[in-house]
Amino acid sequence: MDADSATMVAATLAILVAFVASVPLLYRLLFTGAGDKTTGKPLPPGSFGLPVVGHTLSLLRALRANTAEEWLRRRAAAYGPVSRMSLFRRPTAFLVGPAANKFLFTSPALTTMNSESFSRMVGRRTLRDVAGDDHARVRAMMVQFLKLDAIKRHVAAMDAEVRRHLDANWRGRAAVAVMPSMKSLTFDVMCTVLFKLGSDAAVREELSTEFQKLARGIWAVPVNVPFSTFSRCLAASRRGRRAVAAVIEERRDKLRRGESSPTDDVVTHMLAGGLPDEEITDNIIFLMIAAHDTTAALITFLLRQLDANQDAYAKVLQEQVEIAQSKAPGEALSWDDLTRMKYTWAAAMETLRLIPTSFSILRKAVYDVEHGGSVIPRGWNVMNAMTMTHWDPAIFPDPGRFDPARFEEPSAAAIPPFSFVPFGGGARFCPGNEFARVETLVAVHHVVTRFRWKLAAGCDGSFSRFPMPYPSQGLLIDVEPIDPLH
Ligand code: HEM
Repeated sequence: MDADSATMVAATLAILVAFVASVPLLYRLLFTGAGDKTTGKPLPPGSFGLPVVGHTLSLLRALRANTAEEWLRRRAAAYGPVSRMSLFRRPTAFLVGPAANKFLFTSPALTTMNSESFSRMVGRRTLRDVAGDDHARVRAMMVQFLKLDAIKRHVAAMDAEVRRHLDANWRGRAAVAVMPSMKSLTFDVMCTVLFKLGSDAAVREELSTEFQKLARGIWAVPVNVPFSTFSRCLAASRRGRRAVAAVIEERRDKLRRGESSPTDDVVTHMLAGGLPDEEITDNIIFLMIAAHDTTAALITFLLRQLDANQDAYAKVLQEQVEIAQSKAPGEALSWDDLTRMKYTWAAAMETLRLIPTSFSILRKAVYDVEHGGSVIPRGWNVMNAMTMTHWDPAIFPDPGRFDPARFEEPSAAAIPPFSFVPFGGGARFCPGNEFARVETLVAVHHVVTRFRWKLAAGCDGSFSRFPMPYPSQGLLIDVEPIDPLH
């Protein structure tokens, strides 16, 4: 090695050593200031963990192993109801308790935020990307089709979809994987009821295929290199968007020719409301994401809970059989029938308490804001975890026990506000909750009155989170048809 090269190597080494030595300092400067200088309030207690990775890998591992609740509980026990951590390379305030849920859902200092993968797969102009008047306007367009009056009109259509699905996919089979089956059912219901896509339409098939792939991409690492999961999902997203664009075009033509009305379906309604095509596409894909996996998980995990709690199953069965026996052969369920399914819905709520489909809600601070004696600086992410209140023994005694009676009156009325939040809260409270309720009740009615079923041998009912809960083997059950009661 000549002198110049030696000098170069020495200089490079020196820079490297200086950089490595300064990482902790840089990290502290960037992420761990003492707090707010004007109010004197400290930052939330805790640590940011390892540089760069922070707590991300540790939490992801816990989610996969279904120990994330325990992981978070340990943090809350160590640092209290407001603490800091670093997730996905962002400083994050982790909040616990009903007051924290209220703050997260209602504080004007917090705004919704999407991961880069979500934005690349779904779009950057969804309902989640808008706030204030824009949010209210687009949300109203969706609510038009999700509010109770509209849902009541959809009961018969949902009933027909559920019967068709069970006849085609359950009857004649000895075993069924519930989660994939329910995903396909909820996708079909959504296409029929919200988008008015005929069951034979090729576009429905195409959308379903591409949609499954793009939904996987939302949780993929956003590295767009050839053959990566992300790039494959991105290609599916592009194809899915083209399919939605074709639907928009077809609906626009119909509207121009006077062959349709804005009340027909969500796409036509958004077109008539003047939303640009790009924004309609983003919102249609977002609605598909919001509507279908969540409800599929609820129905699947409700069946899991019923299998494990035969007393509750017997009560659900009795309620549903009584309704079935009051109907004429082949007669569809009506809204009145659904209002009689009180115990079944209480069992569904108890399922959402134990296994909420959304693990946590994320927001971002748009300005410095105080909560629980700490200051959360502008730009930080803020997150809760639903199970921190859902599993709190002070709110739900013996929280691990499956007890639908908690959601029957008078107990239900005594649940403190912001303690049970599976559908969120505040201005972003899930507008699809009634839709999910009707879909779940109709599906459970036909499953329990048309099939004897139990978990298949070897299926233990365990599950992981990705972060949506997903049961092992898709919750494989043995099924045996029984004669329809109506
Ligand atoms: C069991 C089923 C469901 C659960 C547990 C659920 C849960 C949630 C939660 C927790 C939020 C709030 C997210 C946040 O605050 O960041 C939300 C928002 C939303 N949900 Fe649902 N959801 C379900 C079904 C549905 C269905 C069936 C639809 C539509 C048909 C739907 C449409 C939406 C929409 C559009 C939003 C965004 C609201 C906004 O930002 O204003 N959801 N959902």
